[in-house]
Parts: sequence; C-alpha cells; structure tokens
Amino acid sequence: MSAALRSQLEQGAQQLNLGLGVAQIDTLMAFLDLLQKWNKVYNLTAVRDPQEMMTHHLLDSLAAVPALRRHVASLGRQPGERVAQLDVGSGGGLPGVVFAVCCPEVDVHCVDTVAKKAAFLQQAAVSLKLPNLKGIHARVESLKGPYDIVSCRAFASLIDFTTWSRGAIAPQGIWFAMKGKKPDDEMAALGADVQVFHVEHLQVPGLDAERCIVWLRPIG
Ligand SMILES: C[S@@+](CC[C@H](N)C(=O)[O-])C[C@H]1O[C@@H](n2cnc3c(N)ncnc32)[C@H](O)[C@@H]1O
Repeated sequence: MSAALRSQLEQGAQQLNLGLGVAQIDTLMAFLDLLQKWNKVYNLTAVRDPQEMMTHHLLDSLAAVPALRRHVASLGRQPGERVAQLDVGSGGGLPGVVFAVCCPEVDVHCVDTVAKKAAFLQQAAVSLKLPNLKGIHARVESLKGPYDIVSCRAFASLIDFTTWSRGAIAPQGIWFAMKGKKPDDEMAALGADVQVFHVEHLQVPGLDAERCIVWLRPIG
C-alpha cells in the first residue's frame, strides 16, 4: 500500500481526533490490503480502487467512531466489562472491522448472509489479530443476542433493519444506522415500537457527501 494512502489515513484520523496509535493505523492499512486482495476473488465490495476504498470505506467508517465511543463511554461499564455489538450486513467488514480496531473494549460480531463474506471476516480477525472481531454466517433474523449496540451501513431501510434485528438487540440496547442524507421517509415509516432519539450529522475527511447516523431504541 502506498505511503500516500497511509498519510491520508493518518490525516483523516487526526482530523476526526481519534487518537489512534501506530499499531491501529498499521492494522487499518493491513485491512485495506486484505480487502483489496480478497475482493479480486470474492467480490466483497463494488468499490475496487484503493483510493476510493480509503475514502468511501475506511474514512467513511472512521467518521462514525467518535459517536460510537461516546455511546460506549455513556454505558458506564466497569473496566474489563465488554460491550457487545452486532454489525448487520457487514459485507467486506464495513464498518465492523474499523470499529473493532478503534474500540478494543467492544466485541464486534459481523453478520452476513453470504458465506464467503463471513469467511473473509473470520480470516480478517485472525490475520489482523483482532480477538474482538468475529464473522458470523447467518441471516440477522436468526440471531438472538443480546447485543448492546446493533449497527449497519448501506444495509436496508430503517424499518427492515430494526424489524429483522429485533431479536438480537438487548432491551436497553440501541440501533446505530449509518446513512447518507437524513432518511426522513424511512423515519416516518417506523412503527410505535421503535423510537428515533437522535440524528447525528457526520463529516467524512476527504469526502464531500452527506452522512448521518440515525440512533434508535426499542420501545416496549
Ligand atoms: C450493500 S451491502 C453493505 C455492506 C457493508 N455494510 C458496507 O457498508 O459496505 C449489504 C450486505 O447485507 C447482507 N445482507 C442482506 N440481507 C441480510 C440479512 N438478512 N442478514 C444478514 N446480512 C444480510 C448482504 O449479503 C450484503 O453483504
């Protein structure tokens, strides 16, 4: 991987104030390398150009890390107590792998219906030495949890995402949906058993595009 890509990653991480160490930057670069190599064989993502993978996948996912960390801190867990996160429809590991690198106190399970994608994620956990990352080959509808945080990016409408993952979320858990433009229509289509409690706008370094996180919680 080129020095220019690494420098773009370092600058982006700095701009987002992530305080990543050299080892974390190394791991993210190694992930980009893995994604690029396996993509040729496994067709993990439509994005093929490494430069575009950096902005549209890595930096895009990193932009959500401050929000995730803030929520994890708000849970007030004791030192050593783990937080359980499910990343739904992870595909090539976005944002799940990035979250696992940046938040070692969170156990990130990445579920995907496509066997080769789940196998890639399992392989990534071993190669990148991330004991807090796991790939699961399943439909999210079949998972039980309980997960404290259920995330997704580019997965499905909010109603499908929350309905399909309802069995996996803890009673006090939250959904964290990464979206482009604020999805007003999808929010209006939600039933009374789901509450949107925050919509947070994000700025992705090097990407001039609208991004937001829709935060939701189960009701009842
Ligand atoms: C558009 S891709 C998004 C991948 C990744 N999150 C990203 O942002 O690049 C959606 C992924 O959801 C997976 N998927 C679709 N339905 C699913 C289900 N019911 N349970 C788990 N994964 C599912 C697909 O196999 C696909 O990999």
